[in-house]
Amino acid sequence: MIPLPILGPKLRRIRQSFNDIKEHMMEVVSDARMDTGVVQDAALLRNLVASNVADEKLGTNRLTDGELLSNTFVFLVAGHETTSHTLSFMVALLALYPLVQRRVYEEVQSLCDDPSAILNYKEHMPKLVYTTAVFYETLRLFTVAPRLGRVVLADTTLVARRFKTTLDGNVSEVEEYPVHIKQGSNIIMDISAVHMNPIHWGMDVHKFRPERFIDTPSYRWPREAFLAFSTGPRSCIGQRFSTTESLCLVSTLVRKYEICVPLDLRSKPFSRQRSIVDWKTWLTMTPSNARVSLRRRN
Ligand code: HEM
Repeated sequence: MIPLPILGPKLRRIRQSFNDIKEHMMEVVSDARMDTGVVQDAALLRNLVASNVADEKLGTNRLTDGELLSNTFVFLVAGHETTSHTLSFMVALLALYPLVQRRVYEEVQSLCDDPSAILNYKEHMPKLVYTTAVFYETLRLFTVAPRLGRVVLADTTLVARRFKTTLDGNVSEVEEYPVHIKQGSNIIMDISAVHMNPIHWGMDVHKFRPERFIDTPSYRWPREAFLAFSTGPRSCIGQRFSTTESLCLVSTLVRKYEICVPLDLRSKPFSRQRSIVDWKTWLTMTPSNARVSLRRRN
């Protein structure tokens, strides 16, 4: 084995972190096993283990501890990091765009007469149309999983499109052409590119404009071009959950607080303030400088 002195400490830290997570997950699994299968709350992992224990008692297929561990790990990574990063971007965007924030605030306030009443999922969530649009627009611009890999199972021909832009900035001369892909190829789907394609979203694709996710009598937003949760049978099973969780957090936050850019950036031009939505590539698109300050509303 060749020693890699530079990577040494980093690799050790990564290995240590994996072991810590593994230990924590095994604790969750064994705690849940001791709960004799009676599910008292809605905790996802507890439910997963409980139903596995029930399968075990019935003598039907059960997951091994290793499989339970990898499933809990997927839920942790797929569920936690994606949602927390999206929320960081969304809150920072609300600070950068006070008019958008005002509309979110007014929408939330319009839900109940009593401003301190607890919001209710069934009744209020479907009414958060604009807030949902802000969440989707955040995900369009800051797609936490910007590229997805696939192995092609059969020879396929996809229809691609190229276009020109006119002097006044509109899409013109859209031309279709075939792209042949061979079985067994490894492909990368560029989700961010779809989200930034003017054919679907218009020439203002770079603008943060939540209204593009609201249908009107003359406009239906392009569902097929919004792939933040992927699409098809392997798309995100947590889409509804993370949308609900995010709307719940943001609406609770804006009711109590005004979200502002941090003090040190307040007098700076917008181009500098925008640094609060800077990001770096990590396992997912990761905010690198998301900072806001909160001012309590009266
Ligand atoms: C903003 C939040 C989220 C985003 C943007 C997101 C995005 C995605 C995407 C793009 C995929 C497809 C991956 C692929 O095709 O390779 C995926 C899969 C998955 N997501 Fe999410 N996700 C989010 C939240 C969640 C939450 C909260 C959970 C669970 C509680 C979750 C659980 C999963 C699981 C288990 C899969 C794998 C599904 C399968 O392979 O059949 N996700 N997610």
